[in-house]
Amino acid sequence: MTSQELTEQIFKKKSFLCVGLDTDPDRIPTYLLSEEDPVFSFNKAIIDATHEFCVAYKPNIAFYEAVGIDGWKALKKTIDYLHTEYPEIYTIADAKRGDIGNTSRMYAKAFFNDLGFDSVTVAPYMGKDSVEPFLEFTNKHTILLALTSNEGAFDFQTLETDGEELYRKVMKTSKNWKNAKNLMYVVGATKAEFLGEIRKLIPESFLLVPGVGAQGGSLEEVCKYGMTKNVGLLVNSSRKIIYASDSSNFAEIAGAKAEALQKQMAQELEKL
Ligand SMILES: O=C(O)c1cc(=O)[nH]c(=O)n1[C@@H]1O[C@H](COP(=O)(O)O)[C@@H](O)[C@H]1O
Repeated sequence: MTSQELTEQIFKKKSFLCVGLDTDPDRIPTYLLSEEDPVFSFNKAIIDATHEFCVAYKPNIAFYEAVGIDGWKALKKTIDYLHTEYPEIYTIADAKRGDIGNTSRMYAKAFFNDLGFDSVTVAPYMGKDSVEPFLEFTNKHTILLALTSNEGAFDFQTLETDGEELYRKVMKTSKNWKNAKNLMYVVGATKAEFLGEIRKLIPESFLLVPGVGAQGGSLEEVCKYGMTKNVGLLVNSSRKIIYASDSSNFAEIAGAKAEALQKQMAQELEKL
């Protein structure tokens, strides 16, 4: 999906919500555990209940890898289900990959070709030749970690080198890489106060903003400092939506949580 198509979906649905599918078998309602594929059954129910309120889903690959082959099967079924039933939905593989070029190319193939995701999260630490193989894919996005939502973001990302913070250098330098138009960036919702300055560096780029909900980030602040005239934001919430309830109506409650966020987003979009 192109950025333009994603933006059209955002205006159509009045939502820039991404629902995080961080599906932990230990946290899903116990009655689902007797199903053939509990993780897929959970995801399917969450997707059916939330899809009208969001524009994207972001399975975090760790949750699938953690349960081995069954996890990969559930992930594949989930992405196939999205492609078949809701092809207008944007998909993010939250894998945080990046390696020497020859290896990155394989990661890119896995997530873009084999699984057919629209985008993948990538760590910039190994530099240009570790990221460019991802950027070669047409109509696919590489979402580069810039300023993450966790406390450890201050360990390295905000350290100054040559008078400039590292995360700013990542954004500035990556703009000159081949096919840089395929880049998006991660900025945590807990770091909303940085967004004003970040927008001066990357005025147009889409930002994936996780950290609203369980990590305490404010949607209002994110919009105030980070929204562009084309929106330019995908705001993710995972646990606060998908684990809002563990009873038999968990999906309905997740739908209500997603709808509440969508309503707030619609209000923010009206300000444009
Ligand atoms: O790349 C990410 O999505 C990500 C980056 C970041 O800075 N912080 C962050 O929380 N995430 C991911 O976003 C999701 C947040 O989940 P919740 O805190 O449950 O909403 C998890 O899958 C995290 O791995």
